Amino acid sequence: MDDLTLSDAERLRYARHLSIPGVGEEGQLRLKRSSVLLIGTGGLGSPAALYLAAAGVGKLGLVDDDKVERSNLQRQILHGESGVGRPKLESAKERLREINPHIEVVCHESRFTPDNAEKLVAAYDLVIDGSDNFPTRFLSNDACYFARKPLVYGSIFRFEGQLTVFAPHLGGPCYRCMLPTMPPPGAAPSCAEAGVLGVLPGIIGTLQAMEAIKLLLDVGEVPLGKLLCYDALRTSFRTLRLSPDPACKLCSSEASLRSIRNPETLTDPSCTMPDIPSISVDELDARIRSGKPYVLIDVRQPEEHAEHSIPGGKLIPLDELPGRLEEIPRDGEVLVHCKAGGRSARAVSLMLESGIPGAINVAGGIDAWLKRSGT
Ligand SMILES: Nc1ncnc2c1ncn2[C@@H]1O[C@H](COP(=O)(O)OP(=O)(O)OP(=O)(O)O)[C@@H](O)[C@H]1O
Ligand SMILES: [Zn+2]
Repeated sequence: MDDLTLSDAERLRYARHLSIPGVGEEGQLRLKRSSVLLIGTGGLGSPAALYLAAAGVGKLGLVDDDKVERSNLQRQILHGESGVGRPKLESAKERLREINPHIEVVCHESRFTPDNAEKLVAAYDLVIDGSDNFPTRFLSNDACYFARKPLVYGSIFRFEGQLTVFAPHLGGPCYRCMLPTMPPPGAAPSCAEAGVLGVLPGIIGTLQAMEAIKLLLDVGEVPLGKLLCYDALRTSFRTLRLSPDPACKLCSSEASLRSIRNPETLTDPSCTMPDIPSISVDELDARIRSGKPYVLIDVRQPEEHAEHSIPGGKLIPLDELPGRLEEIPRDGEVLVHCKAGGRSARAVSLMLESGIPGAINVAGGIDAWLKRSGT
């Protein structure tokens, strides 16, 4: 691909950009030479990727290891009916190619983890975080901080969304200045638990694409030190000030001196999930196969339990748990699972506090169980 010129086809395609002051031919070429890493191709990542592709950002890197579920289609508009059951990145790539064949789409079919974060971030000009969990957000923040790359942050909850850009090297705070310690697992319910109006990630993800394009073109002002809060029910946009935290573990001057010598901050144990006892689905399988009696509690909703369940699992939905603690044995192991590990982590915390010392979380929940058994 020639990065230095626009072909006739590209000139036609981007005609409405070429006439805007601030973009023009120079800006369009700039976009063509640019690259963006998108973490997650779900509710936020879908619209962001679609618009960046259409706008002609030359290289889009997608990182996600998930498969398309039918309940994703209400908002994850990169994927369609034909994608159900297939890897999200497959359907994303097809759709993006259809939107714009002039750009390169690179699929990193894995999770974004401490093992690959630095390498992935290094290969792109900026990062859009479209993930739905705190560990990933802390990690994208740290990796971008060390790489001195802007991070376009978005998050949503039911009818409310938030957006900002973290780029301490350009001024302003980092994510850890806003949220110094990682909330316990399950503190923020996932879309699966809380529900989300499908248009909302469309709005926030599109705003993320806009901020990415402004950063790439170096036009306007990006919201450094400002958290934009969108309330869909009141149709209001409010902006809160976010200041750098002088005690920030990552970006304060004292911490940054430490972290230059210690790039391990990416996996700093003080920044990982608080410890609750947990076992993997492989260990759970071994327990079941051993033939010894075991107690397994499923804290999902009855309709989720009816769809798929793990042998021997007793259903006690999380919202009923406080009133049904008596049903759970006080001695021995009590294995607890949900869909992905969030609700069960909260259930385990509650059980440990309520005198059930053997409560153990099944990490990854039934999603991991089904993946493992290839269902
Ligand atoms: N660390 C990570 N690395 C790569 N992708 C991630 C990471 N964390 C989250 N994601 C992806 O981000 C996307 C978030 O999407 P979204 O919040 O819309 O919901 P979902 O997890 O697909 O669906 P639901 O919550 O309804 O089950 C998912 O595709 C998920 O796989
Ligand atoms: Zn900070």
